[in-house]
Amino acid sequence: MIELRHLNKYFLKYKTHLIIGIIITIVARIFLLYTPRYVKEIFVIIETYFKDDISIATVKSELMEVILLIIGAAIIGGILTFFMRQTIINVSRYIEFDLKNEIYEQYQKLSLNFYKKNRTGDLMNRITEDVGRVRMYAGPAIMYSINTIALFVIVIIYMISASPKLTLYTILPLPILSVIIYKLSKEIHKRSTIVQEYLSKLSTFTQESFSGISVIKAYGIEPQTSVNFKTLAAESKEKQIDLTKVQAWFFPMMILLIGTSNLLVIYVGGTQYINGEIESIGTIAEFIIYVNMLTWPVATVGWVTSIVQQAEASQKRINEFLKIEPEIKNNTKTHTEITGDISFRDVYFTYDDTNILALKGVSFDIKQGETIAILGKTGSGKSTILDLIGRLYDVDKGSIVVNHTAIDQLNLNELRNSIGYVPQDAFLFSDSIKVNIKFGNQDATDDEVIAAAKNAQVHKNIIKFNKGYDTVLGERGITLSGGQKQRVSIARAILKSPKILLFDDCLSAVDTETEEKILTNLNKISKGRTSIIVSHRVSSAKNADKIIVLEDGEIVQEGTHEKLITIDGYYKDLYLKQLSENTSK
Ligand SMILES: Nc1ncnc2c1ncn2[C@@H]1O[C@H](COP(=O)(O)OP(=O)(O)OP(=O)(O)O)[C@@H](O)[C@H]1O
Repeated sequence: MIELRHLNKYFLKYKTHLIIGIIITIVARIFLLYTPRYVKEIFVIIETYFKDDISIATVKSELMEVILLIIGAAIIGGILTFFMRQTIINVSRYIEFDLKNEIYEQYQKLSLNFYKKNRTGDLMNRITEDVGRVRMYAGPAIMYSINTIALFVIVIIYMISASPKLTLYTILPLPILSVIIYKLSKEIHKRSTIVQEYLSKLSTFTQESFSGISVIKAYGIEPQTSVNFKTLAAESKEKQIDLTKVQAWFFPMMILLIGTSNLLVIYVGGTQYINGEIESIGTIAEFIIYVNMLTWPVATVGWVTSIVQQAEASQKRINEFLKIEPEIKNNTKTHTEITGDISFRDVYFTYDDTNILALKGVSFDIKQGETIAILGKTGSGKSTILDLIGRLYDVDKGSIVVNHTAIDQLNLNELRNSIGYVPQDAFLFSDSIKVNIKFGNQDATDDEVIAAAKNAQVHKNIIKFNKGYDTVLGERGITLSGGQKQRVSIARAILKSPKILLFDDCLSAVDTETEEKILTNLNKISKGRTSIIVSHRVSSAKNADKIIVLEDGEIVQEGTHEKLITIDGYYKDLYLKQLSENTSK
């Protein structure tokens, strides 16, 4: 239960609801427990009639009175049970909501490294299945425990006052029932975990085959994919059948034990009645109802134990994530000025997971309003420079200074808000094109969205779709071409109107003519803003104020286009190669 202590703060938050819930539970039990006593009353009235002590009219009126009382107690008990669920189960839903938000907020704070170390499936499971299991503890487990305790205490008092001996025989099989249910619940949980694993394997498999459907079709491997699916589905079916076998034992076991208790009550109660130890046959009827009332709560003891164990394991997994300190922390909460002066001073950076030294002593300066282009072979460290400017990682050695302040001393939110980043793989959400463009500036007007799209040279494409800017993208909607995606992503960054624009090879899927137009527009838009363009094309770099060439994490060339085409090296070679490609077209 150590891990579940994390929930105490929530129980405290909802203590009023919980206390009301507990009181209602106890009162509801008291009302429901009137029924067996009134049933006994009915027997007593009839027995008295047969002894000829009272008239039929009196019997009728007394029976009517008892029946009305039974109905009244059942109605009140039923209404209170409804409110019991409404209070306690609702509290568990509130806690589930709070816990999901707490985990999600933590996810948002954690750095990229965390996402590299943990699989998406795991992250999703913590916030869905694990929270679901914890909710079972915060709601049903607590409700059934209070219910069982309240019922037990009240019933046992009633039973002992009616017949201590009969009480003993009645409750004898109940602990056995509880242990059996506990064992069954554990086994059910074990097998259902396996079933869940197979279900997630199946969904990952199908999801991947749908996402990669064009590759599957192009290679003609549909038959093989179907065979793989069938094998996996067959294994999943076996596991489901294994689970059903154990589940099938649940109710027969309950019925067997209830039956045994009932027989014991009838036998022992009957013997006591014959021996005159109990005064009315009604006591046997009363006890039979008690047995049936107690069976389910006692069965839940085993079930609740298993729920608590599962919740403890789930909360442990959740706590592991909640305890992780974000590697990148916001060290300054106050306002820090960011205009766009950036300096790299002898920066070294290694990726933790691969141990790759991606940057080795990189130094350069960019003044506010300047445009620099970074070129270099694949894997030379270009994207890493952009990631470091956005402080997605902290440097190992050296420093990055923005507006004369070390980057880690800037207000992190302000830093990221002043950056418009266009990644290498444009990511668009399954929503309308308009919402995707407005991602960085929710308050933008439709005219501003259109202006941004025009500058990114994608407006003409968008208006050709039936629904224009309201066209839905992604799984539910249409798929954009690689170049269109890149341009929507550029429009998103333009609309944000940031101090710093970072373009990571984002014109690679665009033809050179469109590239030229976009660059001319960017030139106008980026007046007064700092822009960094990562590219493999000289055409994207040639107008920059400064060009940096990286090789294996080091700057090997630096200067303007005019200067670099006169010096032997990577840039000149690339220039000549791309020039000859263009002339031969
Ligand atoms: N997230 C990461 N985790 C681990 N290693 C990485 C990561 N990103 C990049 N690397 C490694 O760091 C080095 C530099 O990568 P980077 O992405 O900065 O190169 P790049 O010049 O942008 O390449 P490209 O032109 O192909 O985009 C490469 O060797 C790469 O394998």
